[in-house]
Amino acid sequence: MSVPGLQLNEAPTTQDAPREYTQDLAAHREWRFEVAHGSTLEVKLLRGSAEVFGTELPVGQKFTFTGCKAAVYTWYGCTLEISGTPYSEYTSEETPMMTYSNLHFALEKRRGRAAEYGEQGPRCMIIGPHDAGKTTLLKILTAYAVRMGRQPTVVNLDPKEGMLSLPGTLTATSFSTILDIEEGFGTAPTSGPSPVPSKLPLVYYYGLEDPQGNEKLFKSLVSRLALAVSSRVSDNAENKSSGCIIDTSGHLAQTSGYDMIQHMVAEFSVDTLIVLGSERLYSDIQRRFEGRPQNPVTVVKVPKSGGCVDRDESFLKQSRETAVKEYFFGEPKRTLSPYTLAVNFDDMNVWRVGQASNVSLELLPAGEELKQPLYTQTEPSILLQHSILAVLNAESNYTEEMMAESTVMGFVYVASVEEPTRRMKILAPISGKLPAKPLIVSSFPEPTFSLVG
Ligand SMILES: Nc1ncnc2c1ncn2[C@@H]1O[C@H](COP(=O)(O)OP(=O)(O)OP(=O)(O)O)[C@@H](O)[C@H]1O
Repeated sequence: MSVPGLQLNEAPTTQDAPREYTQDLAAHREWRFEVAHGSTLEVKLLRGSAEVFGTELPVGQKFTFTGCKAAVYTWYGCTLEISGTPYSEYTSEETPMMTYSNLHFALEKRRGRAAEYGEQGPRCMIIGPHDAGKTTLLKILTAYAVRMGRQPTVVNLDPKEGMLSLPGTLTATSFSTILDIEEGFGTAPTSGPSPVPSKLPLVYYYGLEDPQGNEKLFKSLVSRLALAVSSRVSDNAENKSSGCIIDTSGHLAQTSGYDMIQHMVAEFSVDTLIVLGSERLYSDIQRRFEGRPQNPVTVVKVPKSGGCVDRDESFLKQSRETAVKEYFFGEPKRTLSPYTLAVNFDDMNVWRVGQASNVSLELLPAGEELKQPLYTQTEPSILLQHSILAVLNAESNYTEEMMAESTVMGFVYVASVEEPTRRMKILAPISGKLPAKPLIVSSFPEPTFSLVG
């Protein structure tokens, strides 16, 4: 029996011993599996055709999965060779893949027209509650667009999971090459050499899980990212006609964050809102956005896949730790060696992302607003131990507003702090002196011990 809340971090309980078997899948079937962190599952396509969230599996090549929940879908039937210890696995006959592919072809038609007339392609944004399958749908739509030779811009506005970067970041990336079946999206140049060409994301650091945790900062980063995307799009005809696909946070759907959704729609000039897995949200969104005389938005409802799995906090925490570890040390196929630097407190300019104050709004005098800073300057201290610091690309004499518009150069990890000597040891992906740039610390991703000892 599995222990509630601990599921995937526990040793696998359903199949303890590794197994090896072949699995025949009839057309339009999906084989779904879960693999715990620390366990592995190898999948090889022997015959037929199959895909993992839109990306085709080549015949005869082995793929290794760990700490994930995913599915292999086949349009025409296939045989898979499976070996390892899945936490759970089953085959499903009911999938929303037909709806998803119809959605793809509708977008593709618009991309074709946009390419012909030199216009802007579809700009769609996916919204829905947590674990409704938003990121999965985004992967499928991106993979299908890339298979048609398009170069969509993929934007991640969900800080809960990083896309080609650490959790807590917002990114935009032009996808022109296939997604990585094992890694999800693929790898960034910082991950080292990879058989799948790496992608170059534009990264901004937010540092909180909830977009409403520091609304002012989140909105500023969204506006900045939208500006970067439009300037990229205006320089590249392929990017322009391919349009963009935007992932959002489940928090917004669950807390009726319509003001934030409105901001994202306006900044990215979204013309298609895809609502996943919530009738109520669909009806609310339809009421607010459809039929507006200016900038009309089409609202589309798509069903949630029965394969979507709720991920508990301990699973997500472990995924975040893995992401941080891989950023500095790589993974078994591509190991990296970070550098240890000794840094003086006086050479550091540390800022903390402003968190919502504990003061309740009702306790404030009438007419007064709760002032939440974008950042607050922080003295380096033992409190930074085991934290991740984002190194911002800000010019000298920066202001808080300038920091909220700066991209991330990279991340460093505080391995140890010696307060008496006012020095700390940090891990950095490259050698050399720590640049004299603002260093941002926050609570997400949380400090982790997994990199030391
Ligand atoms: N058809 C499927 N079969 C198996 N697993 C699936 C399937 N669809 C989605 N999943 C898994 O379900 C989990 C939740 O899906 P996903 O991350 O796409 O949801 P989300 O809406 O983006 O969540 P959040 O808003 O919390 O980030 C993921 O681990 C994903 O891999």
